[in-house]
Amino acid sequence: MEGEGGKSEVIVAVVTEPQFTQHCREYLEKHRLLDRRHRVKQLPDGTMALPILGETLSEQHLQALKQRGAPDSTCRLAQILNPVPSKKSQNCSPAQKLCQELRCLVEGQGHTWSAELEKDLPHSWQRHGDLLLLNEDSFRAAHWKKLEPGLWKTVASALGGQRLAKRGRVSPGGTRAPKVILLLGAHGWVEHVDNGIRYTFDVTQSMFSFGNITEKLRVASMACAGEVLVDLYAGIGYFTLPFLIHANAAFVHACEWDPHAAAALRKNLELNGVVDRCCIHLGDNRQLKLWSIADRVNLGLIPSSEEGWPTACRVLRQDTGGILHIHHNVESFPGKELQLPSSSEAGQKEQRAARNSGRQTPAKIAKLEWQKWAEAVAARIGALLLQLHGKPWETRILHVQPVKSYAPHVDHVVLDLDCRPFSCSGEGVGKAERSCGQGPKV
Ligand SMILES: C[S@@+](CC[C@H](N)C(=O)[O-])C[C@H]1O[C@@H](n2cnc3c(N)ncnc32)[C@H](O)[C@@H]1O
Repeated sequence: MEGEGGKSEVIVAVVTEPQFTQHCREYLEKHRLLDRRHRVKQLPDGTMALPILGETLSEQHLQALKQRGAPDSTCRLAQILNPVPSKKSQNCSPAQKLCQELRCLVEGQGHTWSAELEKDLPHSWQRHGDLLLLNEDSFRAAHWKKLEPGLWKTVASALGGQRLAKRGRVSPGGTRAPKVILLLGAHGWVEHVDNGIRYTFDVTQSMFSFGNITEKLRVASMACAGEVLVDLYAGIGYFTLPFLIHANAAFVHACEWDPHAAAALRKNLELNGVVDRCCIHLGDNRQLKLWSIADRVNLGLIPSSEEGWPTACRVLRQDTGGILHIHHNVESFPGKELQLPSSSEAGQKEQRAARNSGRQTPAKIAKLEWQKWAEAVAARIGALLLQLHGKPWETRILHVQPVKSYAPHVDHVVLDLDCRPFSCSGEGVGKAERSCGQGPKV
């Protein structure tokens, strides 16, 4: 007989006559030996099987059971194949199931279940196919060490997975490499399909940013046919791939200094059949040896991509210019004094209106901060372009896109900045609006 997933499950039970079932249950409950995850089962010969925790029962418990029952009761141990889950365990959430299973594991090994252990269980996790990625704030108690390696099998199976990994803090360095340890399984490679694109990566080496989905969809909707794009922070290809596959960019130069992310990016380009339209530049993008080739540059690094701005200006086409997509975390604390640059009449008007009406809602304050930040960036990029090319450029805010809020009052936004040398700005601005598909708005 086979259980779910083609596997048979065997548990141990105390078998006794029907009239002694209640007595036996009370004894097992009192000594915390009854396995509540499975139902008491009637065997073909009419005897009753009461599931127990752990793999055996001490001789002492068996004797005590017999002595306290009627003298002619039989109490023996037997193995039960594919036990029926109890109603309680069928109706519970994965987190409750995990708690039940671990309690059984701990008590089955003769230890005491405690509030400290219960508090130390994970409340959320990421599912990557059959691999479950736990947060760093779980399984920190020293006691869990005593239960390894069986512990991880129990956790994975309770949560419906086969491999298990646990996250540490994202290291503050530029690679944003997560410290992820594989607890169960042979490797950390996983696959995701996102908007028709296949992404594979090793969870112990690279991160997958689920929070970027809105921006990935927006990128996918852009019309970039015939364009050359430079992706300065390519990672495993979060934006490189939608630019190539959905936005139809002709060619992408993808910069990435982390070899693990670059290896995943190569696999992803191959998986999606676009490897011949991308060149991976492994190394620090500030040393990139490209000049005046890009119609578009993506700067997908938070909290700030400012260190990449000079490179972005260098790779932008000198003759026609192009568009920069600049990611940034903008802060907008409620008490913050709003001071828009004098160049922004519209912004100042809006700010005055908000002040006068006394309706400076957090959303309004945030929008004004985004505008203020975008204008400062436009001015800074304009100055960089002038310095690099020795002639003035027009920088125009096309759009500021919110991506994700990091409470409190920190928003990941993307600025679409149109940059044209003055000599061709009339023609260039028109192209920008066509290719981005949206007018200048915040
Ligand atoms: C946050 S990930 C980018 C992924 C994607 N843009 C996102 O936001 O989800 C940033 C990537 O940029 C890479 N990176 C950071 N600084 C870099 C630099 N100076 N040169 C090349 N790659 C860099 C990191 O290794 C990392 O893979």
